[in-house]
Amino acid sequence: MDDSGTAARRSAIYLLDQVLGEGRLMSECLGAGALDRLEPADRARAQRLALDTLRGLERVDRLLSKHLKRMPALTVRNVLRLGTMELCHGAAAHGVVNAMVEIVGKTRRFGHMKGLVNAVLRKIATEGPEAWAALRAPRLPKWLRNPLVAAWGSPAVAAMELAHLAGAPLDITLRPGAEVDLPGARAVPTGSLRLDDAGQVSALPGYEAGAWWVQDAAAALPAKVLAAKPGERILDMCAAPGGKTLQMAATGADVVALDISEARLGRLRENLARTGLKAEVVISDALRHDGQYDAILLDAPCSATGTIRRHPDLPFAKDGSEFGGLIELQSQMLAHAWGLLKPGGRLVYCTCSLLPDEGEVQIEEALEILPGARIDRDALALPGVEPDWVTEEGGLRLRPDYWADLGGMDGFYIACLRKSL
Ligand SMILES: C[S@@+](CC[C@H](N)C(=O)[O-])C[C@H]1O[C@@H](n2cnc3c(N)ncnc32)[C@H](O)[C@@H]1O
Repeated sequence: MDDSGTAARRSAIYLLDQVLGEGRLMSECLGAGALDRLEPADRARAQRLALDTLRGLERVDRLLSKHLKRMPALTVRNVLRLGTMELCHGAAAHGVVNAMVEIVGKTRRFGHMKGLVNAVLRKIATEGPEAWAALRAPRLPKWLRNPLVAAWGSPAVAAMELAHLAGAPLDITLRPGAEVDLPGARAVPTGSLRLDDAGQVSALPGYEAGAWWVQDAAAALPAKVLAAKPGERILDMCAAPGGKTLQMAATGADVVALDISEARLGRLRENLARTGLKAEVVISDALRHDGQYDAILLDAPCSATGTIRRHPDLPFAKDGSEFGGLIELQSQMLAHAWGLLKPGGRLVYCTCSLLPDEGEVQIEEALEILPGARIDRDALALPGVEPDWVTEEGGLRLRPDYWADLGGMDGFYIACLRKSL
């Protein structure tokens, strides 16, 4: 690891350039190997720095705008943004200012901006965390804020924005029977283990041995709602990278893990190998898959708007133009999955979305059009699940502003449909 933090900071600035300049998701940049040449600890640090800057970007830009007459080029702006975020989170001024001046000084095009970076960050350093804390929580962009306000109301959306700013702890699901001592871990009401400030995940006890996997507490609920039993034939219809496959495989069920993405299934295979769990892996378009199953989990592709606490790049890299196509694909997948379900079987539908069109509305429509479909409310009666979370049509609505005192949860929608005999 580079103790000065220069390598991690430089990479964080590269990630900011990609997200804010090219509209790329951080996951795409990481998948393309953006941080591969860094040591694991620096990789974790670079990601954390970029994510924290994106979470607080509106605040950062407000502070910076007071000290800039003209906006400099994007890379210089991102050097200033990262420096501002670090200073406002209490990092030592001397170290941050020197590092940012050195980084900009070594760029090919912006070496002449060293003086500006030095002067602006010194001013920010004196204003410090006090000015930061007085600013409002960054707002979501209008393309997302407007539909969310229409669905949940302004106070709820403001609470979600606070949750987005706070970020997310690390949640893990323990493999049944595994024993591991994770210092600082606490159980949340639904049973997931939660760690604040976890650092580099692969360095935590039990990771190499496959004693657990990373999975937000909300994301751990769909497989619990499905409650797979040993010997049941189960289809995980959009499975990769496999958190829910692992949960269901751990019950002794016979799980088929299907996904269209070979690269993402590579991660699923690694997760199976690390945990020693078994599933049949199938690369296919779900809409072309055939077979008959006792139960199906459909974790459909969606806007992922419930995961902004952990993926604050999403509002900057997307614009909502893909919503319509996703909603159409979800209803096609629901209809196709229904045909693969044995009479008496159950289908758990879920999305990590905050938009009712990808959750509540899909299930209302499915109950009208899928032959022999009824909602199973009893399947939602799980430890830690609050009755208030159950929706009118009988699904479960989870929001990032829930469990505010415990560190929040991802936004999710989950419903269990039963097919008549
Ligand atoms: C929400 S993610 C699944 C997350 C996964 N269930 C888990 O818990 O780790 C949605 C997945 O749907 C997959 N997908 C998208 N379109 C698909 C299709 N037509 N057929 C099968 N999988 C598809 C994507 O590759 C992606 O892995």
